[in-house]
Amino acid sequence: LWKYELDRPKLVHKPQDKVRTYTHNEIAKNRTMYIQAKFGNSCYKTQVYDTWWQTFTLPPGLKRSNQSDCQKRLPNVIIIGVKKCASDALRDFLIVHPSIVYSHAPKTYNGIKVTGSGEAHFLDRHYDHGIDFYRNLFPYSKPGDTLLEKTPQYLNFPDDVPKRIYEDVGPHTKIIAIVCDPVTRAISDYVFEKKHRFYKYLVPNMIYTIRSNFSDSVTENSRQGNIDAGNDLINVGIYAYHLVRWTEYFPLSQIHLVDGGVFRNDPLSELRRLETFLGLPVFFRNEHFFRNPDTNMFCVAFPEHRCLSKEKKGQHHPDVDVKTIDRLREFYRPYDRQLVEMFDRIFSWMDTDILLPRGRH
Ligand SMILES: Nc1ncnc2c1ncn2[C@@H]1O[C@H](COP(=O)(O)OS(=O)(=O)O)[C@@H](OP(=O)(O)O)[C@H]1O
Repeated sequence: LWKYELDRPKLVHKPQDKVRTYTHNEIAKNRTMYIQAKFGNSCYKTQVYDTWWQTFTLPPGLKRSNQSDCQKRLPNVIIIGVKKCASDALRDFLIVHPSIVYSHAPKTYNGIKVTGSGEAHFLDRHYDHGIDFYRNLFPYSKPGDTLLEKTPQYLNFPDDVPKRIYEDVGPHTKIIAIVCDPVTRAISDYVFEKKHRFYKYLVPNMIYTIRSNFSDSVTENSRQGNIDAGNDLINVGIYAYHLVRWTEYFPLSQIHLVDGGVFRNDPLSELRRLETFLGLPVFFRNEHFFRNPDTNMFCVAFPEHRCLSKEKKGQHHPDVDVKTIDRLREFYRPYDRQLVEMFDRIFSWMDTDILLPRGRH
């Protein structure tokens, strides 16, 4: 199953100069040591990090330290998706790593409403404001810092986000997408859009058809009840189709897929892969996470307990009729197979015989 690890060319693991790896025991003994590891060499004064959120992020407006080489920079790692595949949890877990610099994008910048979610949305919604606008959304950082951005809508829209990243952010930008079962993802997206957003305001760059039940929403506009690939509930999950565009600009070795199904049950294994991909010192340990008994989902345990909002994660999914589920599985199968071929990895929601011709299984 983990053919991916055996066959892919090994990525060069080059830990950054001067970054010390702290063991869990060292950190557990002394929370201050963790703060020191994460922020001691940063562009901000460390003593202000006294709440859990400030411990991981650098809110704009914090007092800067006197460190040299601190500048506003563009990110060098971008999580481009996938919406409803645990992209928030992935970000929240990743930013605990001492080598990662992250900040929620401000709600407004220069009088312009940036985002309500902390996601920068520069490359899809705010591109016309220019690259300096984007740069200013990030905290000060130093050369060699791993500066992270996450906007899950980049994966699929608009078409030229990969080109924009390549040309404006840099050709060496590392790209991460967390992918998950596209059928469950579609249901999750349906529940979310119906409840939180769709009827309240129209979101630019998204084409959703939301009807009173899921099955009608994903089939209504097509003849004979076919799956409506034009509906973003479906379209977002056609991962291979979207990622092909990204490979026109970035080699596969620069694009890393996190398996959302594995991440859900064993976040450590996916985070270890990410450490390797990003060339970071090994940091994450099982003790950094715990399973929330209320939601059965993993949360951050270190240095303080932190779970994502129960209201938006772990939503109740409606029962969907078997016929629709079967149709959706049939619809996604060729794209899933293409994903396996591209990334040489069978993902957790797929049948292990996905590459066999139909009829031989
Ligand atoms: N550890 C952990 N914490 C929180 N959420 C988790 C986690 N693992 C998986 N999931 C599933 O992720 C779904 C939300 O995905 P996203 O965070 O990408 O949603 S969003 O696009 O930012 O709205 C959300 O989907 P729903 O179950 O439909 O709410 C979660 O089930």
